[in-house]
Amino acid sequence: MNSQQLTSLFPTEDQIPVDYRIEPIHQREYLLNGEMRQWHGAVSDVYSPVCIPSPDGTLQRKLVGSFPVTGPTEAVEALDAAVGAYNNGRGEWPQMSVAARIGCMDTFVGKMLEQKKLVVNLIMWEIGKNLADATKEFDRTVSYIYDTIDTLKTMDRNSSRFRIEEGIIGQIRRSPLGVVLAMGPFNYPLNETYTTLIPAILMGNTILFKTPKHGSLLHYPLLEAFRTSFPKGVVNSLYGRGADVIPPVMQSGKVNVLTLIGSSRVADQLQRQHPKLNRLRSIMSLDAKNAAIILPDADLNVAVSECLLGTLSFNGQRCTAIKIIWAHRSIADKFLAQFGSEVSKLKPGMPWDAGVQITPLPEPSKPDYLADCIRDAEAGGASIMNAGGGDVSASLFKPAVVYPVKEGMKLYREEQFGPIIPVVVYDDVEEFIEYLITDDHGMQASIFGKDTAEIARLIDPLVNLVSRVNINAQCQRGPDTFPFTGRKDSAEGTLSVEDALRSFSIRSAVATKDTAANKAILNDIVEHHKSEFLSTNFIF
Ligand SMILES: O=C[C@H](O)COP(=O)(O)O
Repeated sequence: MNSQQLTSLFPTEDQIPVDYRIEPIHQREYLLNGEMRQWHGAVSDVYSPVCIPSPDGTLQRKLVGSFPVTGPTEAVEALDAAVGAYNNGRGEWPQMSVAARIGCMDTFVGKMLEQKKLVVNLIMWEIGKNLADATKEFDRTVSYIYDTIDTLKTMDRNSSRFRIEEGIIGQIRRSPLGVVLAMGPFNYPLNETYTTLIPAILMGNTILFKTPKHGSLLHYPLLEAFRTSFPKGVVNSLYGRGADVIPPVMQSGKVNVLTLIGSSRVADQLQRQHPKLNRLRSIMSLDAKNAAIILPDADLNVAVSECLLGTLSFNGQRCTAIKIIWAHRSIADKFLAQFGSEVSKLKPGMPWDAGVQITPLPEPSKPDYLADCIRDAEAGGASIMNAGGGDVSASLFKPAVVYPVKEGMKLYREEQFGPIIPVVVYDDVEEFIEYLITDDHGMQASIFGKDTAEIARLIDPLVNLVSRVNINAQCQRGPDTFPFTGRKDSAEGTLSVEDALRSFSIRSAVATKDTAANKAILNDIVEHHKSEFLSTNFIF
C-alpha cells in the first residue's frame, strides 16, 4: 500500500460510521474543590489524528473539541483545595476508614461505567487507538480499580495483627503521604492516569491531576463522577500548559508525591522545581528502549508473532514496546524475511475499522521524526526490509523494519516510540549484554530461544539490568498484579495493584511495651474504635 492508497483510507464526514461520529465537545469547566468551576478564558483546540479531506484536497486533522487553558492562579487554587482537604492528615478523607473510602470508590466506578461508550469513542478520536484496544483500555482500568479495592480489603484485614519483638508490641499501619500531583501519558490517557490516581486516592491522599495534551477531553465526562463520589477537595483537575500550571504547584513545596508516566526529561524538570527535592516521593514510569534477542535456536514463528505484538501494538507507542531487536547472524536473514512479511500485512486504517492494526499517530511531528530516523539509518548503510515500510500520508505511517542498525545511528539508542523496528545483527550474546549495560534505560527485555541453559545464562545478567525479562514472549506491563518498574532512566518506584498501594503510603507503627494493660489498650483501639477516630490506616 503506497502513500496514495494510505490517503484513501481517511474518511469523509459521511463515511464515518454513525456509531462513532462525534460532535465537537467544548469543555468550559473543570473540577476544583468539589465544584465544577466555569471557565471563560483561553481554550486549547483538540485535533484528532484522524484526518478528513478538505475541499482543496488536503488532509486536515478533525477538530473534536476544546478544553480550558487555566493558568497559575487556578493551579494554586487547586493546590490549596488539595492541601485543605488533606489538612495535615486531619481532613475528612485521610481520617476516613478504609471501608468508607472503598465505598466512595465503588460509587465512582459505577458512575464511570455509565460513561464507557463516550470515553471509548474519545480514546479513539483523541489518540487514534483502535476500537478493540480503546475498549480494552477502559475495561482494564475498571478491573484495575476493582482489583485495587480487593487488595486493599485484604491488607486492611491483615492489619489487626500485632507484632511483638524485643518486649515491644506494635501495630503496623499504612498512612497516607499527603498531596499527590498525578500526570498521565497520551498513549494510555485513561488507564495510566488512573493506575496512579486511584491507589493514591484509596490510600487517603488528596490529588491534583493534569490531563495529557493528547487524551485530555476523555477525562471530562468523568469529572462529575469524581465530584459526586468523593468529599470536596480530594480530587482536583489541572488544565492548561504544563509550563504555566506546574511550576507554581511544584515550587510551593506542598506536593508530597509526584507521580508521572512520561519522559525522564519532563520528570527531571518537574523534580528540580520542588524546593525540597529529597522530601518529595516520586513514582514514575519513564523512557524505555526494550530490547529483544533472538538466539540461534529460537522458534522463529514464536519470535515473529511475539515481536509483531511487542513492537507494533498501538503503533509501537507503548513504553513497554520492544524498540530494538537483536537477531543472531545465523538466523537474521530468515527472521527478517518472515518478520518483514508479517509487518507488511498489518492493516492500516481508521480506529473503528474492523481488524485495523495501524492507525493515525496523535503527535503531529511524529511522522517527520520517524522519516528522519530512517534517513539517518539509510545514510549509515541500513535499509527498509519490508514492502511499503515508511510510506506515509499525513498521520498514517506504515511500519518500517530497518536493518542493519548499528551504534551511532539514532535508532540504536533513541526511543522512537512509533512504528519503526530497528534490527541489529550480533555474533555473541555478550554484545547484547554490553548494549544493555551501556544503555540509559532499563525497563524490560525479551529472550527468544529453546536452550534452557543458554536462556538461564542470560537471565542473571539481564534481571540486574532491566526490571522484567520475558522468555519467548513480548515485553508488556500486564498482568497488573506483576511489579511494573524499571532501572536507570526508566522508572522510579514501583506500580502494580499492590505495589501502588504501598508506594502511595508510608508504613508506620503504633507501639507500646508488651504488658497486659497496654495490649488491652491496643486491642481496644483496633477492635472497638476501628471505624471511629483511629480508623484510618490499619494496614501492613
Ligand atoms: O506505555 C506504557 C504502558 O505501561 C504499556 O502498557 P502495556 O504493556 O500494557 O501496553
